Amino acid sequence: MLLQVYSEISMVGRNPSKYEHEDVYRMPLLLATIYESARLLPSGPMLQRCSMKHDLRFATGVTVPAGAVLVVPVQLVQKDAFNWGKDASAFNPYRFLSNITKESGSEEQLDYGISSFVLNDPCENAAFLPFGSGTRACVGQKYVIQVVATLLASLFKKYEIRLNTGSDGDSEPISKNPLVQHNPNSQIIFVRRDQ
Ligand code: HEM
Repeated sequence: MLLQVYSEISMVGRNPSKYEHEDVYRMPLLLATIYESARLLPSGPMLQRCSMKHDLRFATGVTVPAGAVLVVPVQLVQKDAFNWGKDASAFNPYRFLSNITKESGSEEQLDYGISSFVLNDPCENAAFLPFGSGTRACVGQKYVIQVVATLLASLFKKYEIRLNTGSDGDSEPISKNPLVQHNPNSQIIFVRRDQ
């Protein structure tokens, strides 16, 4: 996956956009990788909603009384096979991508062989909630995705990223609570490409 992302970054770098900050939008693999990371490891483990004045009556017949706090366990919802399929727990950025064909691809994509993928809107799946949803969703989400993608693209251009084999990082999850559990991280190392 890393190699494919690097090759996408290099190809876009060879044919830069007029406005450099727009380059990341031509890197669907990189963006899909970021979305997939946010799906498996959302920074906020839960969302909350509360109707202060009125009871909420759902079509299913369930009524939530005014003042009750509804908690959405984001980490669980984003790993639920019902919403994401059998590979829900696997790291698979391709779930956010569609293949383009000669008929559907833009001239630029096909001419430069920039990528044979297009990024689907991750919010097409209502169970994608790293930035929340609805009228109170995160106002900074587009900005953050662009910043993270730009940062990663600049790093990948200069550095190769490797797993530090033998390092399992912290061996214990940071919490025993299944709602906020993060798996142990391995250490990564950056190796300059020109060395
Ligand atoms: C990785 C970075 C970030 C993550 C994961 C994140 C995630 C979230 C989440 C989960 C919510 C609650 C949404 C909901 O309840 O439906 C939220 C709300 C919000 N975020 Fe972010 N956020 C990030 C960065 C930012 C940045 C950079 C800004 C500002 C530039 C920002 C501004 C806001 C604001 C103003 C709200 C409240 C929106 C409202 O209540 O109407 N966030 N964010």
